[in-house]
Amino acid sequence: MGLLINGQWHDQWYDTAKSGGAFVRESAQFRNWVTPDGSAGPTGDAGFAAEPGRYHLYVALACPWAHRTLVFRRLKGLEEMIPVSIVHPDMLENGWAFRPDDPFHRDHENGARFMHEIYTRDTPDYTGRVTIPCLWDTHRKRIVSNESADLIRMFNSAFDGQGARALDFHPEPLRDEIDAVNERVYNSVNNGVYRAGFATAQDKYEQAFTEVFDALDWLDGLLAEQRYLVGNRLTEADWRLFTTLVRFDAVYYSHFKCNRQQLRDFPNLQGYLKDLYQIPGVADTVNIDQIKRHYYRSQRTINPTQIVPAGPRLELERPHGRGHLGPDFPEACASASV
Ligand SMILES: N[C@@H](CCC(=O)N[C@@H](CS)C(=O)NCC(=O)O)C(=O)O
Repeated sequence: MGLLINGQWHDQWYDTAKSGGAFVRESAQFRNWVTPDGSAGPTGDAGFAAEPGRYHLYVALACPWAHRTLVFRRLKGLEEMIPVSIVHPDMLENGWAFRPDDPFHRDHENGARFMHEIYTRDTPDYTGRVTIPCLWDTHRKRIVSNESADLIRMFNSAFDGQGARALDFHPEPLRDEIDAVNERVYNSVNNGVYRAGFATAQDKYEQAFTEVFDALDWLDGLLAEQRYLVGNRLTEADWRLFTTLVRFDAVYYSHFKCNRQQLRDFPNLQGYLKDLYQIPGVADTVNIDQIKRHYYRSQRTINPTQIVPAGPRLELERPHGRGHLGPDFPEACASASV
């Protein structure tokens, strides 16, 4: 675990001293967009046109932010167009790393040993954290983006003219509502569990803990009446929540001390999680062994023994019982069906 300072790698844990023991996530620095014609997107430079085989996606199977991009890549049928390299789940003194002798954890594009080499290849004097997901442009030898919220929007539509599947997880009429749900889910749930887990002061932890469970209570109530979060369509808001929920009982409940109750004890959230998990292709993006291994072995300030717990039983394949609440996949997210 560490960061680059002027292009040099430094092995150090998050500095929470300057924020009174609170974990404050850094903003992503690469914010360019792949667009159908290469014009500039909402932020960053122009010149990243959607072309099959041009972009390479770096991910960890453990990471909830990278997981979003894998779900979109899978459901939109982009697997052939956007190849991936998967870092090893142990993120230790060199940060995210590849294992060149292991085909599953090799950098298939640049042959790098460490993820920080990709960052300095783009920006030799880069200062900041080295995070995944990260989309690499093989033509211009540059990082397009290391922000998952932007990447899933690119994957949702930029490749539609190249044969991506006609599903729309960000339909125009629902965008404001999606943004509003995303904002609360990001602060209180996606990042909320990290704020609880990485806090180094009791009050900061308790504040995050309260926000996590207040938000889960709100979501559980919402999902009593509707199958999905926004407009009863399956949208990016659902996928952004899903990747945190699927890690909750195995990691956040125990390792991050979010232990008021397990997710399986919420009447509606657990069925909702199973419903999303059972959409064809989604379970293939979930690797619980890598998820557990990453958190419990890499975050040694939280778990110094590095013992990875053997449980719990998740049983995500069990019936979800939510079919009566709204449309099934893929009708629930078909393009232009709002
Ligand atoms: N804003 C980023 C956050 C990505 C992120 O924090 N990824 C974690 C893995 S779960 C990471 O790479 N952390 C390494 C570090 O912070 O040094 C996104 O959503 O894409």
